[in-house]
Amino acid sequence: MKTTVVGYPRIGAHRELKFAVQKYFKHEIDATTLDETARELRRVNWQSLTEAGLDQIPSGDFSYFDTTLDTANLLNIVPQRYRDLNLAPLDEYFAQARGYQGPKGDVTALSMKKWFNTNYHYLVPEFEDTTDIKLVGTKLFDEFKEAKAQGYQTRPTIVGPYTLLKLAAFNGTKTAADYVPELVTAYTDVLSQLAELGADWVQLDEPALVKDQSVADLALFQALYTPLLAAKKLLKVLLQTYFGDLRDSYEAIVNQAFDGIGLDFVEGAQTDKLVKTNGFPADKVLFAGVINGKNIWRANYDEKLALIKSLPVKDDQLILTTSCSLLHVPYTVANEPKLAQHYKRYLAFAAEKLTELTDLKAIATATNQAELQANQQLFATPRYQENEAITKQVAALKPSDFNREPDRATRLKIQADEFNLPVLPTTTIGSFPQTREVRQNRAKFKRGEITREQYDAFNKHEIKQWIEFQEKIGLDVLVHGEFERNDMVEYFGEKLDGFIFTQNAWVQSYGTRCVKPPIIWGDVARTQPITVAESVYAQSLTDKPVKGMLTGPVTILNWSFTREDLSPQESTYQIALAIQAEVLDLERHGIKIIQIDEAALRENLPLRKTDWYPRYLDWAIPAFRLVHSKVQPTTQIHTHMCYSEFGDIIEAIDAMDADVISFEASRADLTLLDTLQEDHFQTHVGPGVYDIHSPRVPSEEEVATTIHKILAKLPLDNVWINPDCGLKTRGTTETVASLENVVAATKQVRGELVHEGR
Ligand SMILES: Nc1nc2c(c(=O)[nH]1)N[C@@H](CNc1ccc(C(=O)N[C@@H](CCC(=O)N[C@@H](CCC(=O)N[C@@H](CCC(=O)O)C(=O)O)C(=O)O)C(=O)O)cc1)CN2
Ligand code: MET
Ligand SMILES: [Zn+2]
Repeated sequence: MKTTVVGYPRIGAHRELKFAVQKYFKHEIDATTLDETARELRRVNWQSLTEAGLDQIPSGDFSYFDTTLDTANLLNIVPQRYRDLNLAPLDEYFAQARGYQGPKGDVTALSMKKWFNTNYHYLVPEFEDTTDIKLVGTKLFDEFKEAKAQGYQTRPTIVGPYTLLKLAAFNGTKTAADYVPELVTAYTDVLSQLAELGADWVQLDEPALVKDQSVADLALFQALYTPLLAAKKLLKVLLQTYFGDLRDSYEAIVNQAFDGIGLDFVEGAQTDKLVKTNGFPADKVLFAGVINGKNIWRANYDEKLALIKSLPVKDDQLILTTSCSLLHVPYTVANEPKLAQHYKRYLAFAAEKLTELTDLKAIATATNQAELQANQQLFATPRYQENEAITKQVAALKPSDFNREPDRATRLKIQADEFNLPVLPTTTIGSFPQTREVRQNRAKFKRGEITREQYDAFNKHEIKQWIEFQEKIGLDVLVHGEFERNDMVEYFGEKLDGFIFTQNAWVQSYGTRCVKPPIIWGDVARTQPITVAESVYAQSLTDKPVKGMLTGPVTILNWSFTREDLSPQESTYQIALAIQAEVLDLERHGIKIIQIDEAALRENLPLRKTDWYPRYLDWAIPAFRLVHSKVQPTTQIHTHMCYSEFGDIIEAIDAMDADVISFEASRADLTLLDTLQEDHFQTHVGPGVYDIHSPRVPSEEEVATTIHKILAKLPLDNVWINPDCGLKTRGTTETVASLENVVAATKQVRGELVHEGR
């Protein structure tokens, strides 16, 4: 029996990579200095994994931005518009990730999407008709050699060809199948080169296999792997899957010439059954993903050992591993000195999961009984105390609690009179730049260097300035800017009962952006107002409506580390009741428009369609309805979702029964508009008119063109104009310029409409 992990976090235990890359973006350091930071982080990771006692360790899981982009670029999949910039390789790479606007040209970034059902985002590889797939990159080999020079024999990992094709966008006339021969050659070359360098294993990540597989999908998989595996020589190939099970493809996959197969025994509901009913080939290695790579709780050793012992494989055929890459959890509990031991003993971040793996191996091979006893004791002690008032309240919910009256059409008429907004009302999604000053103000307050009054006074000053700016440029519905929030989920957690917090438990969300998810420890309850003071203050400064700004229950749940003893539905309903109380409090305080963000609603959708309604939408949509069901008809409820790939659940989105929804459409090419049109989407809608994840400023003409595209598909009276997400990650200058262009473009289009008599 051996141990390994699918992948390890790369941002650094104190986000060293994030800070270095951001400095590079600001031209404060050069590529060489950035490379030194990266090398050091890789060295530390390999050393930690080796010292923890793992038998195999990965390489290639490091990335400056995203490993899917790395894999695409390794294989020469770089759209022509980035090549035309003639930038240095690292800058061409970042241009794809973030867009480029400068002396060499002006291009938007690649589309960015959620990595399966996680809060990590990948960059969508773009295949053009002229794309010439071949092995051109060296990153994978360089990192293997770098490790080797330090004495570490690693297992290089890249995204496999099937998942690469399934995630890609095809911009020309060719389809996925057209690229198969070139891809097979390119991956064959990767394997040959790794073999030459002395690698004994390569890991190809194929999480796309856990989604519903059609006959055509499986044919594509075989078309890629049959020739690839036939061509491989000395190197052993690990097919690594995660985030689910292989119920549609298990037979086909175990019959292929892989040397190892990585299966997820945590999230893969049927993995155990598949392995036991179909068996596992004696000539392959089973990489058994038994340790949860997504959550932060200690594993129950008795349960894990029972599973390990029941697997139908010989001891030398078994490698214990994580259910997915540890990218999705923070580095180490050791960096949480302020957290009480009472909580900490239940937590296992990435480093602690390494110990769990080696413990399990040691116990299974019957030496380390002390570790087993300590773990048994931990699980024998009761952990939680029930908040009975809350659990009773959830149990007493009745159908009318989920239903807002009157119906939306009636409400929207009442609201039109109430607000008297112009056609194409303009607004933003909530946050304004979290500048260095805003973050430092909070850091100083947290360190006790300034008082609560000083902290609040600074934020009030920010609110005031930004309200003045919004009035000046002529936005119609204003926001306070969210300066008091570290993060839209962590902030709510801090104000609610039932959560605990970490100081350093950062997880990468995309590129240099990280989150520090709060931990749901017990039953959730609202004990104090959360957002009322800031909203009321902002509203006092203007006659225009200021939108209240809340995070919705599904998003709070999904971007927190959740309990294992309570169903997601139950937890979400607890949170929904807390947010409902906040909605009603805002309403009582004169806030007439309230946005309830459900940014993560789509991300949590089960990967298999058969699970969508019974396992998720049947409670997630009601949870949102519960939050706003009790407001007055005159109160306008907005919601917001990012990266909205929700063409196929559009009815469920409409059934949330919000009055207005804003979402991202610009970076996904506005194709969603067709669906909205065809399905007669009733919710009024603000499809974002520009991409806020890039520092690039959209011109007035560009925004006007986008508005025209929207009006070609949607009824004029239903459309709102807004950026596609909050502006917290943007700088002040680009934010001001972009919003001025958005308002100017809207006024331009309104003028044309008057002219046409509409
Ligand atoms: N949870 C969550 N998931 C999400 C999103 C989101 O907003 N939240 N948005 C979507 C995109 N993902 C995103 C994820 C993170 C960020 C983001 O801006 N993160 C910030 C951190 C935000 C934060 O928690 N800030 C804290 C801590 C900031 C900090 O680093 N402070 C310094 C000190 C201050 C300084 O000198 O800068 C320190 O502690 O060392 C605060 O403001 O209090 C970052 O990576 O930089 C944006 C988008 C999808 N998923
Ligand atoms: C990730 S969705 C963000 C919504 C939030 N209201 C903001 O503007 O930042
Ligand atoms: Zn968003």
